[in-house]
Amino acid sequence: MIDIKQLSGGYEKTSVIKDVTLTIETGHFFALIGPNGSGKTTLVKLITGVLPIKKGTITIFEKSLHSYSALERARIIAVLSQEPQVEFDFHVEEIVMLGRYPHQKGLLKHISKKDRQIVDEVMKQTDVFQFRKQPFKSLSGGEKQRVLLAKALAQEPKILFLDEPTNHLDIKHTVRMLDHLKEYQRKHHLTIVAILHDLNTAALFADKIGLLNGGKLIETGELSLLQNENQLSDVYEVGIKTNFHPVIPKPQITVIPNQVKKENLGLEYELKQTDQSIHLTFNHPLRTISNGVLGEGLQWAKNFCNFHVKKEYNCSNPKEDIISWLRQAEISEYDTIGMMTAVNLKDMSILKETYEDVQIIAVITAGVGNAIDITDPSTVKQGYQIGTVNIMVFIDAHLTDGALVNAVQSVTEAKTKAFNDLQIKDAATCTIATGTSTDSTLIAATQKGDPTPYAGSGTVIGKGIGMSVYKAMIKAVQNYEKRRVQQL
Ligand SMILES: Nc1ncnc2c1ncn2[C@@H]1O[C@H](COP(=O)(O)OP(=O)(O)OP(=O)(O)O)[C@@H](O)[C@H]1O
Repeated sequence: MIDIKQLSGGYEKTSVIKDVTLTIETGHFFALIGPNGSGKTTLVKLITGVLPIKKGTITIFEKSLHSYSALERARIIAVLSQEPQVEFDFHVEEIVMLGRYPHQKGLLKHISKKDRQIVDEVMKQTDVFQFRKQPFKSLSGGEKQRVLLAKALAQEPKILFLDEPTNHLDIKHTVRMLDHLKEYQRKHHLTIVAILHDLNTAALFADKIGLLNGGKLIETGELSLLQNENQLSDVYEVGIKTNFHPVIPKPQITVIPNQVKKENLGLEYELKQTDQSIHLTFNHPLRTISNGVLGEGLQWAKNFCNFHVKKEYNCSNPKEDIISWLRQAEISEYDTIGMMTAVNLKDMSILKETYEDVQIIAVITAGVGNAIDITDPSTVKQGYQIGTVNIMVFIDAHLTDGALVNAVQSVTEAKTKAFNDLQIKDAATCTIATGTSTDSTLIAATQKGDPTPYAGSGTVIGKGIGMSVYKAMIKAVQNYEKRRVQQL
């Protein structure tokens, strides 16, 4: 355990670190974050005894830092610093072996079999084994960094201090290095104190975080500290928005550049309609939430496509099919929401309405052949069948993520009301259907103006969505039914 109490210190003329009290638990990965010049390196230099303390105490494993001899300290502490590295005129293997020095015995510091084993092992872990016979000087910046980490690990420290350890590393080596360090941490109960500029790296790998600013420890604690947008924005003096990693439950941080363009927002679009597809293109990306075959979840998109397929379409890989059709039409799949329907696209219904200055456009194709009452347990159908209600709603407003979910709810309520009023029934149960088996919904917002957090039925936007979707649904189903009757 590292126990720091009321620590002040730094350089001869300036005491950079001011009254820092901090406990770092044994076996933790502690990330020290803070803007340039906030005192991170100075604090690490004080803890590792490189700089003298002016006030306060540092206790390491219940012993005052200053009661350790230099050799004792080297046996428990290793440092990978950011200082410009001396251009050692040694081979890689010799440099890594220097890490074993504090553990070697006698005046001549004999290299043992164990020393060789450990050096080989850490060189493999840091992916520098292949360079072991090469001169250190001949390596790239990232390769040198990995060799110096290998040297620090060869020291078998109990506490490892890292100053921007991933500075020169590419993404593969950054993740590899930190994964290895985490494994080391767990296996050897190693304490890691790392200065990290990349807050997302800190979020992925650290157990605890300390935020420094102006030489003071602003806050220390759990990863949730990285979700405090206001505090991070104040300290780093930049707009910050936090969210979650899409795969693992860790926060991720994004910065908002000042030059975000707000002009030309609005619902201007171009519509191309053929028998095969409906394609709406906007001149700027809209914030979207959808369960479309392509572009699901929260995204940004400029292109919105609804593709016609035959009723007997083989649904084994609909996403791949949509991508291939988009490529044929020279539309980028990366900013497109794609849906599919067996409905004749001429039956599409488009409705443009304005509710208290907010323009809303609803674009709907509705086939109700697979209508289902979701509340009846006897009607679970396996597989994917085309015969669907595809609803796209475009809103000229700024919706938060929560409001986008609200908007999906408003669409669903309006759709179900339309099913009810049109008396569309589940063929199996003869009860009123609530939707069809494969409905898709899209909400796309221009993000113009101030953010609005709600879009449910108690709001102008929610009501607007409800009324537009209801009216467009009725029209789309009527178009569909009329064609069906004509075809009989
Ligand atoms: N040798 C020195 N003598 C005097 N002042 C120094 C010295 N080294 C650093 N400082 C000052 O101490 C303050 C903190 O520097 P430090 O290097 O600890 O910050 P940091 O948080 O690690 O910054 P960065 O993120 O830029 O690496 C800065 O204002 C810096 O100018």
